[in-house]
Amino acid sequence: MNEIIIASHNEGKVKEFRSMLKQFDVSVVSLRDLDFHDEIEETGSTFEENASIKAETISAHFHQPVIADDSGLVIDALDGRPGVFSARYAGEDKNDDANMDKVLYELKSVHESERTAQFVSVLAIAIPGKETTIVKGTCEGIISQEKIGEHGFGYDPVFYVPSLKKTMAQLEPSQKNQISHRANALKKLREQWSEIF
Ligand SMILES: O=P(O)(O)OP(=O)(O)OP(=O)(O)OC[C@H]1O[C@@H](n2cnc3c(O)ncnc32)[C@H](O)[C@@H]1O
Ligand SMILES: [Mg+2]
Repeated sequence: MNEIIIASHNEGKVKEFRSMLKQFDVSVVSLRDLDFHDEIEETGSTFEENASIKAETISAHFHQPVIADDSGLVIDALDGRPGVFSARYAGEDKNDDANMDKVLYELKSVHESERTAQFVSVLAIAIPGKETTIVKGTCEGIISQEKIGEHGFGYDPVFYVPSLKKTMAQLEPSQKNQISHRANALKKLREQWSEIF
């Protein structure tokens, strides 16, 4: 069985990958498992660039196959913000509550019909000696008026999924993992899996 490193310091993401990658023939190792705690500077201006930077940095360090995820919330009424700045939208210290408060404040006077948004997940798969592969998954939603729900991480409490009539944070983890941006990206990766490895 192949071993793959998930190049993320976000334990919420790592948990989702561990669960969703069960359907693939791989064993998953996290940066925490490897005792790797250095921040990787996300200097790119796109999800694709940042995912590649994270995957290639870790692959070069450990000489092993790596999946990295660069993701975020793209809000139409905010011209795509917070986008690649989603993790630190309210300041350098990562703080999910402050980030959501900022988004809710900025959308205070925006009517429901204009609160459309997209979660985006771009995965970069870096394997020593091979070209990096990129796949992208999205999930459509509406920014709610308040935070609702206890599951998930990040912006999940303010991301309402119309088809399920719940915020992402009200979904059981197994439900989120069927419809999320990250799940949709992994579906695309699955189609290419045998060519990549
Ligand atoms: O870079 P790594 O170490 O993977 O962890 P991170 O949290 O910094 O991850 P990103 O740089 O990709 O920033 C993405 C941010 O977008 C948000 N986000 C991404 N996926 C999400 C999801 O499934 N649900 C809610 N928020 C999400 C969340 O706030 C993340 O911190
Ligand atoms: Mg990050």
